[in-house]
Amino acid sequence: MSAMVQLLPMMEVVYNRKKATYFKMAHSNLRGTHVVAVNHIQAGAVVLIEKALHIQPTKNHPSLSVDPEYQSLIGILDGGSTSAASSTCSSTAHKDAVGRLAELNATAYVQGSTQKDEIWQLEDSHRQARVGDTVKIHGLASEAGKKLNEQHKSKSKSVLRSIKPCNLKTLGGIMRTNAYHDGSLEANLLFKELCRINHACGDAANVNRTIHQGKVYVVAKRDIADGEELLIDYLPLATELGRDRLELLHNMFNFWCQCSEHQQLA
Ligand SMILES: C[S@@+](CC[C@H](N)C(=O)[O-])C[C@H]1O[C@@H](n2cnc3c(N)ncnc32)[C@H](O)[C@@H]1O
Repeated sequence: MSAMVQLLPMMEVVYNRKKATYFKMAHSNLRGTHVVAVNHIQAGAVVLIEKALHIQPTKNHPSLSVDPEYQSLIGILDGGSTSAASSTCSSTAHKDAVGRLAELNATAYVQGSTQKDEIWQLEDSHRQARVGDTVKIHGLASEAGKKLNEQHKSKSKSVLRSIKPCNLKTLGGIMRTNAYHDGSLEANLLFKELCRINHACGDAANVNRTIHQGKVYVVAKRDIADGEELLIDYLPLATELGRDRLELLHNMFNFWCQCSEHQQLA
């Protein structure tokens, strides 16, 4: 058991005893939903302990093994095609196959979840709905659309709007944008609050996380001022800054990092 894992029960005791409010959610067009300190936070403070709202095993959902589309996607990922197609073409096919597999898997796993509504609230930076994907649709103004709105009725009486790209979230995209890996469970996890913390590279991140047995423990790396945004490094093990890291983040999460470290390099 790692030294950090041994500390987790102690962190729970401190966190539960303190019951402090460390942060609030905020929203801006530039930052999307994000997390902001509401008091001065001292280095080492346990700012959040949260249980995952969705646990998705890393192995593909068993029901997919009889799905012909799944078989053909696995063929693509195993490099089944030996044709003389250009490498650009095959890498696009590979990327598409990864996306489609993520979609099939997430849909199969989320199907049985009691937390579906909360999962649908999360950001999807991979949104690329395809025929057959499960998507969340709201705010349709046509007669046919109004019936769909009824099925997804929100509690507030929101004004009907025409459909926007952000209405076309997919579960696979939500997983790929937000999931954190839990090695102890061999699973990818979604968290309601952790998933709202934006990314910053290396020293620009001011909180660290440890994920174990379906829970996340978030600790301040340094003092954080009242009103400062909480930032976490999505790739703590990939330490190099620069173009490679930017591309890695883009490939994995589909956003171009705007953190202060990268702005300095630009
Ligand atoms: C896990 S979510 C974080 C919360 C998100 N802002 C929201 O609105 O729910 C990850 C997404 O936030 C945005 N994001 C996070 N960190 C970013 C950064 N450093 N630069 C640009 N976009 C970032 C990207 O759209 C990314 O896909």
